[in-house]
Amino acid sequence: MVILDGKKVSNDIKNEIAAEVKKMKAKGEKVPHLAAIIVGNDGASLTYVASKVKACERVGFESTMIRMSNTTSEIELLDKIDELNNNPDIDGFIIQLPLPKQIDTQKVLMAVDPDKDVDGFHPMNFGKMALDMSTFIPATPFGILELLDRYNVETKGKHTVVIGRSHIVGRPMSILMGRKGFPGNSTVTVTHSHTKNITQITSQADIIISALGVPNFLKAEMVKDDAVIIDVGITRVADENSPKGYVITGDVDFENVSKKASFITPVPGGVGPMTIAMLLKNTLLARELRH
Ligand SMILES: Nc1nc2c(c(=O)[nH]1)N[C@@H](CN(C=O)c1ccc(C(=O)N[C@@H](CCC(=O)O)C(=O)O)cc1)CN2
Repeated sequence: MVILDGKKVSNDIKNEIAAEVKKMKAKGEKVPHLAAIIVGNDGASLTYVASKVKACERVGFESTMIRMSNTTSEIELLDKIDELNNNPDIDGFIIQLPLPKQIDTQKVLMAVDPDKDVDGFHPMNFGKMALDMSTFIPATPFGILELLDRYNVETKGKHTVVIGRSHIVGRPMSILMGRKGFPGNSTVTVTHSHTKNITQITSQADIIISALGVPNFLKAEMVKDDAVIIDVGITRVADENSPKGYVITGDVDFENVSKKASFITPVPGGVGPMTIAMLLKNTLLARELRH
């Protein structure tokens, strides 16, 4: 069994990006600038945005974090997005999800200039992705593709089962795994909360990508021997013995599933760090497309 080490690969990618930025600086070019809007005080979201800012510093990007209160109205957020769309200094920006209830997420994501949409969530970019056109691929699915690529995991002709159909991971992942090329050329089944007899489906899968957010959902008996297991779950489970008061838990019962898997991502240290690295890659692309 091989561990798909997202921490290591994401560090490699950051080093590669830092080398690109060094070249830009040597040529006197402006370095990429990422902005992130965070609305509210959700602890996990604040951690992720702080990691994005830190990653920008590490590779030499400029970054701007914009904090807005939990009671921010949709109009106020749309005004901020308009400001960033029109700010020539910003190459790309993201709105950290989830958003508070009073805000229509889809409406907000549609307001982002597609050329600055480094999350790849705008319908224009999502459509381009589905049509095999060059665009920003959402960071988590992009990170999974990169991990499969760097570890040379065969996907052609394989049966991939995606668990979950979220707009951020499950839906784009199912499209990308079925695309022509590598990684891709896979036969994809998407499962979700209304899927009946899920074990019958997962136990036939060569590759399982679980993005459900239910800790330890995927058990060893649901997986066939030598399957490739990608765990996108990152649930904070209360644990009084841990210094933070919680432990990050994936969708996969790692201890038992890893005994059957050929490749598997750990949690933490698998898909999560890749998400941040691929956001940096998208920001570099945005910078290149704009200049
Ligand atoms: N606008 C966006 N919102 C959200 C996205 C996104 O891609 N764009 N994805 C997730 C959260 N996310 C990035 O934003 C993210 C999640 C997890 C990690 C990560 O590195 N996880 C670590 C554990 C970190 C911890 O201690 O909590 C790991 O798995 O090793 C990075 C980014 C939802 N929102």
